[in-house]
Amino acid sequence: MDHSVEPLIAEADLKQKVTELARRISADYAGKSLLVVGVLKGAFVFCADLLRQFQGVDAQVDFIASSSYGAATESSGAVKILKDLDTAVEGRHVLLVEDIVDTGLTLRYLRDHIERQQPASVRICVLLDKPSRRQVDVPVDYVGFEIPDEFVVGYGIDWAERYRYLPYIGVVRFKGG
Ligand SMILES: O=P(O)(O)OC[C@H]1O[C@H](OP(=O)(O)OP(=O)(O)O)[C@H](O)[C@@H]1O
Ligand code: HPA
Ligand SMILES: [Mg+2]
Repeated sequence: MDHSVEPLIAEADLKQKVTELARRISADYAGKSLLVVGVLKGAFVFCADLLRQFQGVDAQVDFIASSSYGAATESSGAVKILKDLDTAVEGRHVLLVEDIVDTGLTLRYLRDHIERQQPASVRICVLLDKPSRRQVDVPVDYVGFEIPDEFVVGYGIDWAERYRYLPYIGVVRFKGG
């Protein structure tokens, strides 16, 4: 499909926001032991950058892999867990780290999945929030940027597995019909 990628959020702006989020999270979890759960694949870059800006947090890291978009730009509506956590979450303070909340279906599914295992607390941190497309409500505690109703790529986020490597966030523009 003929398309182009136009810059939306620059690398320097991402870096500044990630540092700001890490400071807030570090202050909120000071003196507590935290289990950070990165949502693969999309959150791998954000999660790695965020963790490296933590200050004085006793954090452990695990990953959960989920998929619902495949090669499409619309959610299939069916969230699948492709890889579950290795860590027991009972009694733990959990921070779910996600690249983007769009329909909300992924985060609601993953949050419910973790809640069922009786953690001490669950909070959610997302880099990007696309509120115009929300189908289900999911409370998000830390948000990087609110973005318009555009299909974005880069900084871990893909379109059909492409463009995850871009250091900035771009918008995919499809040409023709
Ligand atoms: O709020 P939603 O509408 O559910 O969309 C958000 C989810 O969709 C994307 O993941 P995807 O299923 O494409 O898998 P990926 O992370 O491996 O790219 C993105 O990384 C989020 O996890
Ligand atoms: O805008 C998006 N881009 C890529 N993947 C996504 N998954 C949900 N929304 C998006
Ligand atoms: Mg994802």
